[in-house]
Parts: sequence; C-alpha cells; structure tokens
Amino acid sequence: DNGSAILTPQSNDLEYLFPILIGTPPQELHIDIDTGSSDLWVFSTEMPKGQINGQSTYDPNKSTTAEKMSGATWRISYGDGSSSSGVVYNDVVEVGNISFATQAVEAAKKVSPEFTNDSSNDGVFGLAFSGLNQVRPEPQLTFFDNLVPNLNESLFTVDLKSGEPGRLNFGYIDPNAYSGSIAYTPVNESTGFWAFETLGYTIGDGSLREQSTAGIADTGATLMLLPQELVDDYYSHVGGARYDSDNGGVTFRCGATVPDLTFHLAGDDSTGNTVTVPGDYIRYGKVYNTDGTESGRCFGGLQSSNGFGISIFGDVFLKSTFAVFDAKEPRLGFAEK
Ligand SMILES: N#Cc1c(N)n[nH]c1N1CCCC1
Repeated sequence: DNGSAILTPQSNDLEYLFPILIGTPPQELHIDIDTGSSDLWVFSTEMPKGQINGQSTYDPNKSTTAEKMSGATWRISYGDGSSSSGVVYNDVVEVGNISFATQAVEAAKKVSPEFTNDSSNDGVFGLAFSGLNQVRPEPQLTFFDNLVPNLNESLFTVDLKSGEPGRLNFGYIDPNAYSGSIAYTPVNESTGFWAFETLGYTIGDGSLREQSTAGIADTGATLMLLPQELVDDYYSHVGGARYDSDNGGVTFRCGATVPDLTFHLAGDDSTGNTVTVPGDYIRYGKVYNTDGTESGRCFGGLQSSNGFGISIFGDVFLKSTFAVFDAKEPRLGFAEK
C-alpha cells in the first residue's frame, strides 16, 4: 500500500501543493510539500477568523478520531520570515491511499501574514528529518518517518515539473517516472536536512569549475540560493544581469541568453551523476513596474545564499530532476526525466 499524490504547482511554480485527508470523516486540505522542514501543520478552526483568507481548515471537533496531545505546542519560523504556531492533535492522515492512524497534526492558532495571504495553501507538510520537528516538550515524527516501517522501501520520490502537475510517491520508485539510471549521493543527516554536496559545476558548454557546494534539497523553497562566487560566475554569462535592490535579487533582460547550469554530484562518477538546470528555469519570471507594465527585466531563479549560512537547492533545481529521498544510509538519488 504505497502512497502516490499529485503535486500541483501554484502560479510561477512558487510552491507545490498536494491533497491530504485528515480525520474521520476525512477533511481534505491542500498542503505545501516541504523537504526543508519537519512539521506537518495546518490552518485550523482554532485560528482567528481574520487570519483565514480562503484556506480550508482542519476542525478537530468534527473528527471522531482526533485526540488532543495535552501540553504539546509548536512554533515555527522559516527563512523567508514567515511563521506559525499552535497546538497538536493525533489523528489519521492519508496521502494517496496510504494512511497513518496517529499522525501528529499541528493545528495552527496563529499564522503570519505570508500564510494568510497565500489563499490556496492550507499548511506545510514537512519531510526533512524528524530531529528538526518543533513540537514541545516532545518533538513528533514526520508522516514519512511514521510510515517507514510499513513501506516496501524506506524512501519517497519527488517529481516536480515546470508549470504542470508532478508526483510525490511513498515507498517505491516508479520506473516510468525517469530515464537512464539513478545517481546516488550521500546525505549528511546530522543537519536534519536532506543535505548533500555537489563537487563542481559547468555553465553552458563551458569548463568544469571544481568548486564544491554543500546545500539542501528543499521543495519548500522556490529558487536556488547558492554561494555568491557561483552566482557571480554564472551571471557574468548573462547579458545585463545585475543585483537589483528594488527587487531584492539579480535581474536581467528577459531577452538575454540564459545558459544551462550543470551540477556534478559527489558519488561514483560512473553513473555520470549530474543534474542540469535549463537556462529557461533560471529565467524565473518577469519583473513588473509599479504601474503593472512589464519592465523588460526578468528575475533570476538563481540567487545568493550569502547570509543564509546554508545553500538551498529549491524547486528551480528539483524541477530539473527526478529526486529520490532515501532514508537508508541516507542518500539522495537523481535521474533524468
Ligand atoms: N523560506 C523558506 C522555506 C524553505 N527554505 N523551505 N521551506 C520554506 N517554507 C515553507 C513554508 C514557508 C516557507
């Protein structure tokens, strides 16, 4: 009984949502897949009405299987400054015909404006390692960690696509979802993230830069946030690219040629373990003038991680590959698709 759910991109591939069923009778919510955090939290009926703006809410009082986890609370904040907090219930959660009967469901009592303003998103589904879970006094397990004993294989796969639905699968690798072979690379679990290392990169058909970059595979981040040196090197190949303080990142003329960016992964080189991000994905989106007209400049899908302390391989990267999050060892696998 392995679960499979459709991942639907929101506009500009900002985030990817999938349906989950909580409680009895089931309450359907659409939630943000996030391999960069470890809390499953949802909009709930315990929030002030003014913080709800179109989202579906979880109502534990309407679920015959909801059990309040007495004394448990949670509070989480993300790299973009957004945050939420609340209380905890144990209830049945089902994703794509696979369910866990006593999943810790973190019911929000408060969310920051970023979440209120994101009307299509009913919560966050954490798939990083459970050591990062923010429930206190006792941290809780992620849905995936709860499932592992019952899965054929202790892994999940994420197939994000540009502008069209993709797939989240628990417990098995769909041979039809990728081509060629899967190249695996070690994960440094001590960080609590799906942290891995790339050993080098090439820009377009240029020379290999043997510059290693450690980062995390993070479906909850839209862009790639990588070290300044790599960012500067890359954008020196893009006409008119410059840091644009009005827009808080590098922009360039939308008509500029934008080269592919290939990452060479650690691990045995025999499988040609590389991930190529198409230049098109790095021409992330148009920048508009305050009067709504097009500025003619586009925002880069590659931005600097300096100041973040950690580099993030977000959706712009993950859209370019079929990704296997394998808890055995643990390791990450990447394949063409
Ligand atoms: N910022 C940020 C961020 C990230 N790097 N991974 N997931 C994030 N969020 C999930 C919900 C809001 C932000």
